[in-house]
Amino acid sequence: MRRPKRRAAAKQTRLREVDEICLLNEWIDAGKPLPRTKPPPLSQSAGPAPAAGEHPEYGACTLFDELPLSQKTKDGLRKAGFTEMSEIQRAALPHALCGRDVLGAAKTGSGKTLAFVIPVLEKLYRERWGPEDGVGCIILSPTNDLAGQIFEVITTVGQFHNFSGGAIVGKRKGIELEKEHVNSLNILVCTPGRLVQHLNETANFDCSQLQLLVLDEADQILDHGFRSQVDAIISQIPKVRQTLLFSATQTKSVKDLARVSLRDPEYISVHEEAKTATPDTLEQYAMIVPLEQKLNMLWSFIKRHLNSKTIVFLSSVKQVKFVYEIFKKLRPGIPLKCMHGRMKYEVQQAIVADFNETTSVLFSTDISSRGLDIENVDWVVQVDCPENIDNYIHRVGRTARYNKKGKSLVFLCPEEEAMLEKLKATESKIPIHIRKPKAEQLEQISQNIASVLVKFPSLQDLGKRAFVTYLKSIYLQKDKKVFDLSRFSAEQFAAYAASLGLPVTPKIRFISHKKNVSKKDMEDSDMKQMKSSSKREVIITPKINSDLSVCDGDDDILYPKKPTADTNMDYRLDDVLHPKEPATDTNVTGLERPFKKKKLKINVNRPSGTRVKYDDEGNAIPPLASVAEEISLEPVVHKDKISQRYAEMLREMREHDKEDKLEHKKSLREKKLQKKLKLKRKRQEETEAGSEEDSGSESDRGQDTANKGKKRYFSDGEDNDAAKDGDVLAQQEALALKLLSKMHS
Ligand SMILES: Nc1ncnc2c1ncn2[C@@H]1O[C@H](COP(=O)(O)OP(=O)(O)OP(=O)(O)O)[C@@H](O)[C@H]1O
Repeated sequence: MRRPKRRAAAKQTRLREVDEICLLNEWIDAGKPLPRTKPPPLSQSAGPAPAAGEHPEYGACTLFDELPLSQKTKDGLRKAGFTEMSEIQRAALPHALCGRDVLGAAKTGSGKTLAFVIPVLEKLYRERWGPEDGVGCIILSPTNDLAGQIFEVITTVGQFHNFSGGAIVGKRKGIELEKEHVNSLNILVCTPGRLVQHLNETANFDCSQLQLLVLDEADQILDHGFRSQVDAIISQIPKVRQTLLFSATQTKSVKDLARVSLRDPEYISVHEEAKTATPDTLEQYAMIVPLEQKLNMLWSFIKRHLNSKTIVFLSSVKQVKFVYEIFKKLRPGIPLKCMHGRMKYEVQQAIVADFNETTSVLFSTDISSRGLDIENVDWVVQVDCPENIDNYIHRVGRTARYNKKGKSLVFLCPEEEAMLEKLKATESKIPIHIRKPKAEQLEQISQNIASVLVKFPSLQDLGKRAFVTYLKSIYLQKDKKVFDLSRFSAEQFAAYAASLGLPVTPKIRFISHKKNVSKKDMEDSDMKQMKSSSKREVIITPKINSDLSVCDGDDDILYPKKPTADTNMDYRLDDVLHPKEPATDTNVTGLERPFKKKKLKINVNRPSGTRVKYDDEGNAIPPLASVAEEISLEPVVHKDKISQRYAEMLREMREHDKEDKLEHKKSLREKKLQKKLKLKRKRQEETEAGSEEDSGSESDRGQDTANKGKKRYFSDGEDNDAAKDGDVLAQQEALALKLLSKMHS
């Protein structure tokens, strides 16, 4: 009885939808904005109201409800609390809804996601797309996290639609299950790599009906890191489709855009005329911090902002792991979290969810630098210099999102001052202020870190690797005006290693495929990639501190006269505590270094397969000499640590010595006692024997036998008897000699 009713209701709904779609199609066509037009400023009043039955133009509207959208999408938007459009949404949605390709750029946190999610839902709805139609839209994102986040927005806004969709994220583990279902998904959100996997491996994977292709963070996806994958995707999807490209830092390269074959695209850059490239609600600071003071500065910052939600960016996974582990052991008084690309996707998701809820500090690699929408982040701290201006903009964009306030701080080494110049350049449009490090801000934690490393030796290994990967990341950077290892001295490397609590400066050895590899490449490329045979290799052996290598007279390594490393550290600390006036008009508080830099040369153009080493002056060492060098220059040693170790050894030796002496005295005393006892016993025996002789005992013979072989003590009387016996023996011998001589004669 019910069935026909249900069927009738479903038919009714279908008919309503068909009517709605007809109406929407007419409206979209009739009221579409002219190509290359922008919406009028908000202050300008809308045009005359449309006559009854006429479709209003939607190029100038400000509310989602005024757009030609399906009721289902409008309901979804309302339920999620979205009523008024942001600037990028106002500018992009009218063009995207009428089927044009869009290349959209707007500041971070300005609502670009909705600017492409709404056209996707609407297009598939108007095409009456269903599960049996297969893949209708592919959204590419550079990271799994961002893909997951986009999919969440789709499920929120599209909750009243009937599309099937999925975020293809995580590792290959569940790929078999994915292969079974991927063809029935209408909307796919994934990284380029995961999509290529399905294109190559999933039998019958079909996207021949694809309607839309979206690239979020388009500049990064079109960057050379994803080149081969994107090319593979483009070659396998239909040419006739709608393409939407969005990013806060948009690519303008014609070559890049030609690869995705945009059809007469609308270039929408809503903040092009804005005074700043970053959100207006963002306060930005930069601080010049010497390499070896960075961790102290970070610790001090965290301690002073215990009530702030902070994201800390570091340049490599190992650094993130190391700093997180160390700080966790030192307990700053605020929950700490860490996130990087080596974590499972589920773990990353849990961390982001947790970070969303709690006031804490999140240490992260650039995996979280793009797109991640975390609520109410107060501070973004960039401990390691960003790769370029775009990277800076995306990192700071994790705060001050959608009209909320936020602050950012970037630490730059004096050697990276060129980055500060770039940030301050007018064309960068970044209103950044220089902050001087203050004495009361700086807490020295190197000793505490060293103690933690002693207690947890596995962290020492992590520290070494963090040290090496940091220097490697600088070496691999393209922009040599900013990132140049040769600007750092061996002493700085040693001081940096000491600041990580390492007793010895690890040897630095770099291997690379190409001269210019981006940081992303470095992070993404596995070590196995770096191990292939056709690579070049550069080794930088840090110079041993000259004070340690010189040994004159009694200047012994055991008892160093001057712990040079400490002196340097103190000097620089003094600089931090009392910053000098800037030398240039750049208004930079450079913490000048007290020592002259010894530059290290890196010859990346030498013939492949050879290993070039350099002496202290940066000159290439002949191969054989370098072998000798290797033996002598192996690690840079911290003189103070050595003296400390030797002092400890000396103390231990003295203690052992004391113990040995006591032991020896004790054994001597025991021996003496035993001797005395023995003597006493003998005397007792003798007196007993004497008394028996006197009494004429019958057991004389037996007593003699018993005493045979034993030492005998003679009395005076006995001595005389023995002398007599000796005379008789001499006479007998003389007689025997006489007889013998007669016989021979
Ligand atoms: N029209 C709107 N009204 C209210 N909030 C909005 C609106 N549009 C977007 N938002 C909110 O603004 C925040 C930032 O949006 P979104 O993540 O889309 O920014 P984005 O421009 O993509 O940033 P990024 O460049 O960092 O990726 C989100 O929390 C989103 O929910």
